[in-house]
Amino acid sequence: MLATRPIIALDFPDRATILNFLGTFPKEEKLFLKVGMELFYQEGPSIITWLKELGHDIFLDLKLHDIPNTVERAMTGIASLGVTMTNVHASGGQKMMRAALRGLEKGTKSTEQVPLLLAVTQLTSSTEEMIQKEQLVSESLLTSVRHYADLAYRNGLAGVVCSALEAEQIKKYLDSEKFICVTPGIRPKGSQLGDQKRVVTPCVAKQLGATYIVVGRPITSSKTPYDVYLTIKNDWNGEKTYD
Ligand SMILES: O=C(O)c1cc(=O)[nH]c(=O)n1[C@@H]1O[C@H](COP(=O)(O)O)[C@@H](O)[C@H]1O
Repeated sequence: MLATRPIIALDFPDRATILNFLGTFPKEEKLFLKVGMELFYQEGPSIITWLKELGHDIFLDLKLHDIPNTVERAMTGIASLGVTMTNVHASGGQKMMRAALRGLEKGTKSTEQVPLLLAVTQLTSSTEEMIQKEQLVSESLLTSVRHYADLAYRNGLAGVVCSALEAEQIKKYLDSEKFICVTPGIRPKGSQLGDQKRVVTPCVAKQLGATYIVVGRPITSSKTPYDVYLTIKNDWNGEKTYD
């Protein structure tokens, strides 16, 4: 399975800004949108209903990380929103991951699909040095990411959020082509890194085995978001490169 649409990270504060942003796209263009903490905490669940009514698919990225009971109950509520995918932090542990799945199953209407559950491994804003010094991880970053992917896989999750730099290794390690690697930290050649550390271009992400790419600022900060979106989409689908 390989997604053709890049997921756009809608890191905006409110509905008005989104209306403006989406107004630069043709109405018929159905998008895969990521709603994260900034937007969800300010607009609440109704933002999901609204975006779905416009025909878009939603990745609700709230990165839950709490005790299993709390995560299970929160996921039951999330499932009732009818999103396509959502996530937890793998570092919350196996019991928490299983509780998250149970919550999603409980909250999904019988006529709908259970949202895909992903585990965030190591944030793409982290480096080898940071995880060693700040989290006291004694293994390499790749080993840590692979380990979290293995836990997610063994506990029935659909996939992970990781850098595309690790996608190939994860799939090899798990011996599973189906396991989903959703990869943020995507930067077209020449665009600003911001706080991202483990970055690749859309085209390289594909070569490395990413299943989905997530792109925010290169599109959302652009004066011509739709053009940038199409260029990234073409690069990801192998129709064009930046050279
Ligand atoms: O779970 C995520 O989506 C996520 C995980 C991660 O490791 N790194 C990461 O950047 N993200 C999200 O992906 C998006 C990347 O945005 P840009 O850096 O603007 O392209 C942001 O909304 C982040 O919250």
